[in-house]
Amino acid sequence: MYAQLVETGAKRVKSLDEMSPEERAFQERIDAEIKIEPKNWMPDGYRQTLIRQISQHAHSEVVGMLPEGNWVTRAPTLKRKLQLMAKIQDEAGHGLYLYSAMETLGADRDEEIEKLHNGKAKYSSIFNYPTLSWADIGTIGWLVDGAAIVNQVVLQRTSYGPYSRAMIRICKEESFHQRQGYQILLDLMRHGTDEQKQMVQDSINRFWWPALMMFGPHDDDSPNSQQSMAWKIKRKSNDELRQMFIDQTVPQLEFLGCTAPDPDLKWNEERGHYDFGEINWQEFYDVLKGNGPCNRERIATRKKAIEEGAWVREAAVAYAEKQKQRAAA
Ligand SMILES: CC(C)(COP(=O)(O)OP(=O)(O)OC[C@H]1O[C@@H](n2cnc3c(N)ncnc32)[C@H](O)[C@@H]1OP(=O)(O)O)[C@@H](O)C(=O)NCCC(=O)NCCSC(=O)Cc1ccccc1
Repeated sequence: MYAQLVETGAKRVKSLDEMSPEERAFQERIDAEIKIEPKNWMPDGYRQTLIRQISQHAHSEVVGMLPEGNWVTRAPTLKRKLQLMAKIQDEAGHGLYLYSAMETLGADRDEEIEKLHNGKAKYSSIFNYPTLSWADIGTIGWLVDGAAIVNQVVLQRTSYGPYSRAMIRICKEESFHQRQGYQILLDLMRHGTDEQKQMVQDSINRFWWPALMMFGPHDDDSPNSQQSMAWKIKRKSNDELRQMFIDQTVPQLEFLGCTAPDPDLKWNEERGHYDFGEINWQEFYDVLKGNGPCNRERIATRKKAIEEGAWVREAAVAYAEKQKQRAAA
């Protein structure tokens, strides 16, 4: 695998011969599938790559609450409202586990959140699309959490211990999220009016391609993949995961009685996979640059929440201080 990785370019991966003794011992540990823990020596690039990926992952969970929050007051029944609130609360929890995992690498949570607010740190492109109908809440659970699960199940085997352990818990909760989303769509398709069925199809039409973009650029255009695969931070490539997601999702789509907005989507007997059309990469990069339909709104909402929540944080610190003084007295 090394020779293959070294040949294909992008951010160049060092061969074993080029490594310092420390780097070589580190790589051997990774190759032996022994987890890297916070106190172990690690190359600075490994640390920085993890801080980047884990912080972006945490930001995605937290920003990902916003499109759904839009529907809490409008969920059609009390049961749906409770399920949606539980899901959103889980996402806040996922953000917290991930920020904590990131802190074990020496990163500062406030600094990383500031990078989100000033546009230096990314979060998943998918959360820059609006939720226009109740069906979108179903589609997000089914397609967006579905895509997140495909990516995160593999990350349970990532080489950094705290990240891998956070993923195990997160994946369990994501499975519930996916089921609740699919159930919303199934109910609308089975018991809904023609207008409600149309609402589901319209929602799938809008979220299908952005969900496929969640896996990132093609492998050949992914600058971080080769090094991240060599360090086993990533265990499968962007294109491999995207294909896995499509293969498992199309039968669910057919079961719903809906279609994908992709005329090229068809089963390829020879490959044993679905073929699919080309993603609009221009749209993907536009969203990454901050020009998606909701980028500005999302960041403005996050900043407002941090500013308006300052008094809660100050009160919590003052309370902890008082408790400490009481305990010492
Ligand atoms: C696969 C990838 C996302 C990207 O691979 P890498 O090796 O890191 O990068 P690569 O070289 O391939 O790309 C070049 C550049 O493009 C960036 N970029 C790529 N794709 C995207 C994108 N889609 N959106 C935005 N940016 C993207 C990438 O960061 C890099 O930029 P940089 O160099 O930093 O400036 C990886 O980071 C990963 O697995 N992360 C962990 C999983 C994770 O974060 N999940 C989040 C969803 S959680 C969820 O949904 C739960 C939920 C559900 C429902 C409701 C609420 C919550």
